[in-house]
Amino acid sequence: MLNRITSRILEKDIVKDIHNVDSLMKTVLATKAPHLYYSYLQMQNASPKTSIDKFDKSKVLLPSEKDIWIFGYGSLVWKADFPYIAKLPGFITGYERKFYQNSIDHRGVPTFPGRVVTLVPTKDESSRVYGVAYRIAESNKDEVLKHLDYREKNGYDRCSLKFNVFDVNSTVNVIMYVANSDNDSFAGHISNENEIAEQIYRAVGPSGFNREYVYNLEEAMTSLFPGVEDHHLHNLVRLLRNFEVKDKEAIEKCISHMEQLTVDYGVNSEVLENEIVCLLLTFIERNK
Ligand SMILES: N[C@@H](CCC(=O)N[C@@H](CS)C(=O)NCC(=O)O)C(=O)O
Repeated sequence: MLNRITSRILEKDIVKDIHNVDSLMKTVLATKAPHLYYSYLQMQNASPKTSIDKFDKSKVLLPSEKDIWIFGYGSLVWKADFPYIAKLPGFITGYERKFYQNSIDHRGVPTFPGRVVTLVPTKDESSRVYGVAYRIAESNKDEVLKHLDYREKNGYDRCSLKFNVFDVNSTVNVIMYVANSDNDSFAGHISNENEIAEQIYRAVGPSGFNREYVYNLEEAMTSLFPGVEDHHLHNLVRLLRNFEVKDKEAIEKCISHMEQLTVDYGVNSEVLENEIVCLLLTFIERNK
């Protein structure tokens, strides 16, 4: 039965090399509806996880007064793929963290950008953006800045400001990367969180699924700063989780319908084959 289904789907040149319903679902969703593919993997507790903190901690780096500090408030909080001497939690003031930057090279592609964070200036003196400051050894400074200039190449510029170390009365001058509102990928004109969540939910890019970026940031911020509320971040996570609940229900219906059809119509039935092919393709169309 499955071979005949596969040949029908193959006619639509969607999938190759199918062995069972699970691989049929994975391959069809991964090629035609990646956001559903991520939800399907989550249902199997197999969702892809970016390995974070890729930095090799075996190298001992000695501090010097010519070291620099880099402030991370987005992916730099949970994905430090560069050598550093120290990592201090803390905050900066005068800005708000917002998912207002389109990502075409990490969490999206030019034809379907994802959303990542940047900082927008605010006059609210009480406003704080929590994150981490990394101490970079002078001997690694040029290499790390070159690496980050490339990583943040889509619209981010370096700037310097004061970082307040958490829980102690001390500050350090940091360099940070901010995507200002005049860059081509700035998307702050679309600030509705439902629209931003929709975009994130469907986006995937060379660095992985866009929603994984949001989940990793929330997980890192919650563990570093328990009790600190970032309404914008937490609301987006809530909206994304709601989308997943709806999709998981639809995927479960799709699978049980396919299994029921196998029971109702046996294995040699043109009806079953047509039904499954149509069901999968309609399901994908409806959930694009
Ligand atoms: N400058 C921000 C980083 C903003 C950001 O997340 N940049 C993206 C580039 S679009 C990134 O590095 N993404 C890596 C990833 O998505 O894994 C920070 O200090 O954390």
